[in-house]
Amino acid sequence: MDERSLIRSLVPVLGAAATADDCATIQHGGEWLVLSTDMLHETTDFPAGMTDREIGWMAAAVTISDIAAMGARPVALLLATGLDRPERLAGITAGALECCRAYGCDLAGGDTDAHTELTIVSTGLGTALRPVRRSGAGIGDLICVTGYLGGAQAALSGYDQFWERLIAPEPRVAAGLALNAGGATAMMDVSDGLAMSLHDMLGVNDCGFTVETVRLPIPDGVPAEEGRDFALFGGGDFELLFTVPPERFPVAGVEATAIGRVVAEHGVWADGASLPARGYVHTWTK
Ligand SMILES: Nc1ncnc2c1ncn2[C@@H]1O[C@H](COP(=O)(O)OP(=O)(O)O)[C@@H](O)[C@H]1O
Ligand SMILES: Cc1ncc(C[n+]2csc(CCOP(=O)(O)OP(=O)(O)O)c2C)c(N)n1
Ligand SMILES: [Mg+2]
Ligand SMILES: [Mg+2]
Ligand SMILES: [Mg+2]
Repeated sequence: MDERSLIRSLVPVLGAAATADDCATIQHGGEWLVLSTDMLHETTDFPAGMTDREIGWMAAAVTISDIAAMGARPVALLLATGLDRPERLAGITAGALECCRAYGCDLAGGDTDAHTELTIVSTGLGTALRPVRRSGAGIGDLICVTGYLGGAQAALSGYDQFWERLIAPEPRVAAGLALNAGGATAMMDVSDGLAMSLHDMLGVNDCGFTVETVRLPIPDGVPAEEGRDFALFGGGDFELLFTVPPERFPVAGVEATAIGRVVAEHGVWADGASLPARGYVHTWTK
């Protein structure tokens, strides 16, 4: 069993909207509230060698990234922390606060208890006049990504120069806001890798996605073939994947690369071959 099939089983219970986007969306007055929650565990999410401060930063950053992915402005974060050792709370909180401040977000509360494995749940609230959803891709739109992809996987594979990229994600809040204003038609973050994210987008769009791997922005100094593999299938990069009509690209102030096109046929292709839905997915052996 894997995370994706388990989440799909919720659709008949909760409705498709509950699992369609990086954040839940609630209309409130003249704007929208966006809400996201993310759970991180020491063994699966915090590579050995991270300090508590870095762990706190990462816990805040992954949730702020989901808010950025809606083209929304982060407002407040709650941090619930299950601690294996009480003395870790100060460092974790300092790191989370540093990240919140960097993105204009209030660390407004949380919860604390004891747990065998350090476990952190960060829950964030943001606002947008109109959120950008994962659905909304139009045939003929460009498929684009901000920054570069595969850096976190490069670090996990021994390219130590990408360590910071792995442990200190920088959510693309300013880019998300600019892309919202600049006409992005669909958007999400690529936390689980590009291939998996394109398949997530496929699940909520009638059209399809075709990318050219030579166009992928890969980590500097990594051989091209390996870099493309990291970019397609590696997780832990918190860049934005978006679609936009060609006449609206590039979007002022956003460093992004066009990697492909939205097509009428339903599917995901790389260099003309079907791209598997492979990436960073939580699984259960029983
Ligand atoms: N246990 C759950 N109950 C309800 N919705 C869930 C649950 N787990 C995941 N979701 C929803 O499924 C979608 C996909 O989740 P996820 O892949 O974790 O998103 P992301 O990678 O952006 O954090 C999101 O809209 C999320 O809110
Ligand atoms: C041991 C380890 N492997 C990989 C990563 C990189 N990484 C950070 S978050 C993430 C994927 C996203 O995690 P998930 O819990 O699925 O968050 P979501 O996609 O729901 O936001 C990855 C691969 C890591 N931090 N630690
Ligand atoms: Mg996301
Ligand atoms: Mg998330
Ligand atoms: Mg997840």
